[in-house]
Parts: sequence; structure tokens; C-alpha cells
Amino acid sequence: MTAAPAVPLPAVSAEASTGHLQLDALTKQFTSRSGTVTAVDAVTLDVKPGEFITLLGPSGCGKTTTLRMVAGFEDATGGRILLDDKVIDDIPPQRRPMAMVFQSYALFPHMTVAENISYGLRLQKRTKEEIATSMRMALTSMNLVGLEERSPHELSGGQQQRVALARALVVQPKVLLFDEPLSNLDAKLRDAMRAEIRRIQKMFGITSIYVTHDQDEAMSMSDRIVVMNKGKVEQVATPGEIYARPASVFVADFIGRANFIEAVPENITDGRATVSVLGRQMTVPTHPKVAAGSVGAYLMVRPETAALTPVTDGGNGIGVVLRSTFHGPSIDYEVETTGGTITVTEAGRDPQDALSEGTNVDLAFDPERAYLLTRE
Ligand SMILES: Nc1ncnc2c1ncn2[C@@H]1O[C@H](COP(=O)(O)OP(=O)(O)OP(=O)(O)O)[C@@H](O)[C@H]1O
Repeated sequence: MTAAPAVPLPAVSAEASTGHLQLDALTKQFTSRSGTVTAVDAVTLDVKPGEFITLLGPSGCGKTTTLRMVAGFEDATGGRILLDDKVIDDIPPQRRPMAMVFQSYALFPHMTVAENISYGLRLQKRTKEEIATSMRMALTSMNLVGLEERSPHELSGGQQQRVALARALVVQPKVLLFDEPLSNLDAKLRDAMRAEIRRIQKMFGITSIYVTHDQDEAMSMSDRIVVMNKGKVEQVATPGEIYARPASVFVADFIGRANFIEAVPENITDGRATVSVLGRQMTVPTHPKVAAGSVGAYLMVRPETAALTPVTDGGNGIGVVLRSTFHGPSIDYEVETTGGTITVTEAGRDPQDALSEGTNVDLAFDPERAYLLTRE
């Protein structure tokens, strides 16, 4: 798919289409004969106008239920939802100024592209002229000109998803909701659509909540990510913060790859701890929850922040290469050390020069890019 050209848009003021969304201790319990499940557990979140927020987490952590409560498809059992400082809990879904884009596209199969896109406008009883102007804007901005009279089944998956996005945009919602919208597309198209969705969202400045279990998608698209686990929010932060300064072992493990090396912090001053790791003393940045002398602290070391050097002259290194795996742009090494097996990712080494299994190695990593945290 080629990216749609940036087109001048008719007067859609960002202010008019941008909402301030707040979730206040939002809770959902499902009760059935087999018991009660707390799907969403007191989630509090402040989504700024124009912000793109992603709910990320493993299957069953409560992402979709949260989104469905915001849309009004599901009633909360506790807490409140506010849009522009007004509680909207009692407003039915069709009267909330929001639009949702689904994984399944949810296009009307018997309607043309043009009819699908204009459906919401016709429901709103807009004039013919208004509908024509909004349609032109949506078709152009979503690169759909020429496909107006096609049926959904005559379109590719990517085109169908662009129609779904155009249909959501034309009604000028204050909040756009996305429920895993790219899961049905192949990897290459998914990449192109990520960029496309973000471009459109920024152009219109629409507050957006995006649900995915794909961490790469969340990292590449979001202003901020909400990492959820078992119905609760584990961390809300920018992609960079989440990656470099995860709030827990769960977050660090869920986002990217990480080694966790047990370490006992000796003293902590100004968010930095002295630790002894693999027989070496170092000072590392530390999560505020870690207390001096606490057991159960782990030093997170991302594989790409570590480097190996072979130990020649018969000396003892810090570990031994157990396995190497060639990935094209990089090589992963698993190294057995006294602190457990550590993965190191090296980019740029000629595969011919890959360290062989059994090589004695020294391991170095930048302490500033490591992070001391706890399991909770
Ligand atoms: N209608 C329902 N009745 C009972 N339990 C439900 C219902 N909908 C969801 N749940 C439960 O609530 C929890 C959260 O589900 P939810 O679909 O929100 O998770 P999710 O993070 O979106 O997962 P996935 O990525 O698999 O879609 C799960 O334990 C799920 O089984």
C-alpha cells in the first residue's frame, strides 16, 4: 500500500473533534455460575485531548472490556467515565461522540464503499452538501478515491480497514476507539497501516484509545502506553520510559526482551543503588520501590545493551557461550554465568566471526541502561 498524500482538509477544527477522556476507578466484574471475574480492576486514566493511548497486555488482562465500557457497549460495575469533565456512564453508545474501528472491519456487506462511509452522516441527517464534502475529505485522506462504488468484498483487507477508518472519521468523533484493528492484515501491510493510522490521527488531532497485544505496535504508535495485567494498570508511560524504566519485572518482560539478574542493593541514594552483580560492584538507576538490602530485587539488562569479548590467554571470563543464533541483522548468544543464563544480542558482527559454543567470554554492559526493579 502506498501512503496517502497529505491533503489539505476542509474545516475540521481539532478542538471540535478532540475529547478529554478520564477513567476513574473503572471496574467491571462478570458474574456467572462459575463465580465472579474481575475483568477490569479500578483502572484510573487521564487521556489528554489529542493523545494516542494504547492499552497493552496479555490475553485476558481486560483491554477489550475497558474499551467496550468507554464505548458504552458494556456497563461498568464500578467507577466512572468522564468526557470533557462530564460523566457519560448513562449515555447509550450511539449517543456518545465516539467511533470504533474493529478487527473485523464490520463493514456493511450489502453497501458500497460510499454508502458505508456516509452511513453515520445519513443517520445524523446531514444535508447532501455536508455529506458530499465530508465524503470527499474522507475518500481523499484515506486514499480511497476511485473505489466509491465497490462492495466491501471487492476490496483487499487493507482497503477494507481504510474504509472502516474513513467511516469512523467522517462523523467527527471526539474519541476514536480501536480494537486490534490490524490483526487480520499481513506483517508488511500492518506496518504501513500503523503509520497511516497515526498520520490520520495526528492530522485530525483525535483523542484515541488503541487496544493491542502486540508490543511492537504499541511502541511504534503511541504517545503513551498503558500496560495492563490481570485487570490492573501496571504502568502508564511513554514507549521510551516503559522500555528503559519499566515499573516491574512483568512490564520489562512483556515489552521487549530482558535479562533479570538477582542483585542485592547495598545502599540507595537519589534513585541510584550500589549493587554487586556477577562479582562486580556498580551503581545503577533504581525503581523507587526497591529498598536497600531488599531481597527479590533484579537488575534488568536488555540483551542489546550488553557486549561479549572472548577471553584468550587461558584466563577465566564471566561465562561460557552455550548457544548462538543467527537472525540476519543480529546474533543472539546465550551465555552461562554464575548469575544464570544471560542473552546478549550483537548487531554488526560478520556471521563468519560469530563466537562459537564453549568460548570463554567476558560480559560488559552499560550500567546506565540497566535498571534495578522488583517483581511486584
Ligand atoms: N462477557 C463476559 N462474561 C464473562 N467473562 C468475560 C466476559 N468478557 C470478558 N470476560 C473475562 O474478562 C477478562 C478480561 O477479558 P478481555 O476480553 O477484556 O481481555 P483482553 O485483554 O481484551 O484479552 P484478548 O487480548 O484475549 O482480547 C477475561 O478473564 C475474560 O475471560
